[in-house]
Amino acid sequence: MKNESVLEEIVIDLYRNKLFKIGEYRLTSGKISPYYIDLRILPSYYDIYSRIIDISISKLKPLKFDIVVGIESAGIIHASFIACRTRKPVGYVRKKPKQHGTRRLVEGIVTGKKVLVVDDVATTGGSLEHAVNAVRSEGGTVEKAFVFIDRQEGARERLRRLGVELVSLMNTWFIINVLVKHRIIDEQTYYMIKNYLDRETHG
Ligand SMILES: O=P(O)(O)OC[C@H]1O[C@H](OP(=O)(O)OP(=O)(O)O)[C@H](O)[C@@H]1O
Ligand SMILES: O=C(O)c1cc(=O)[nH]c(=O)[nH]1
Repeated sequence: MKNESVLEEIVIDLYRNKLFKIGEYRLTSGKISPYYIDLRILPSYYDIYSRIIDISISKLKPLKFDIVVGIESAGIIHASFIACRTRKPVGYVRKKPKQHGTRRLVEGIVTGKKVLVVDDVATTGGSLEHAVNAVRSEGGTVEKAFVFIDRQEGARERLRRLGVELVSLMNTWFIINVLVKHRIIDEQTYYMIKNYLDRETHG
């Protein structure tokens, strides 16, 4: 099966299992969104998760990196699976430095290493930028970041300005087109999300 049809099936499964939710949600940036992608519970659906990890591994194959670094919290588990499958070490970046003990922001040895930063979803790219800066301040190099889903709300451009390429499996545009094509969402829902996307992408 071609990657595109594997991804289409994954999108349908994400929707059917309520990992892609329609409704009003507040995002980490404070924005209100008409949909939400909840990939924190994705590893509980091992059948879907294993297909996502398989396709991610094939997408990441050409990339060169020494260590996979996840972003607290959703990114940590995905970074761990990717690291295990690519036989690389793994670490993570905290949202804030630990307030006691080591007071670290970055957990894992990144100094002098080529780091692949991993998260589940990119929206504004604020979380990715925080991780890239944290890794760089410890002497690591970051050229690529990987997410399963790019919500197309500025992350790609924000990372480009930092000299980092955002690699993703799919984006919101792909998702809503698959869902409307298979008549899983109606046209009203499609246009509600499309209008939000147009505003957030170009506005
Ligand atoms: O591109 P951004 O605008 O930064 O948004 C994306 C971030 O938001 C979510 O994390 P959240 O802040 O909800 O934290 P969590 O993973 O700990 O639940 C998601 O897992 C990304 O890390
Ligand atoms: O921007 C966010 O906070 C965000 C959006 C989304 O769809 N899913 C998620 O986990 N976080």
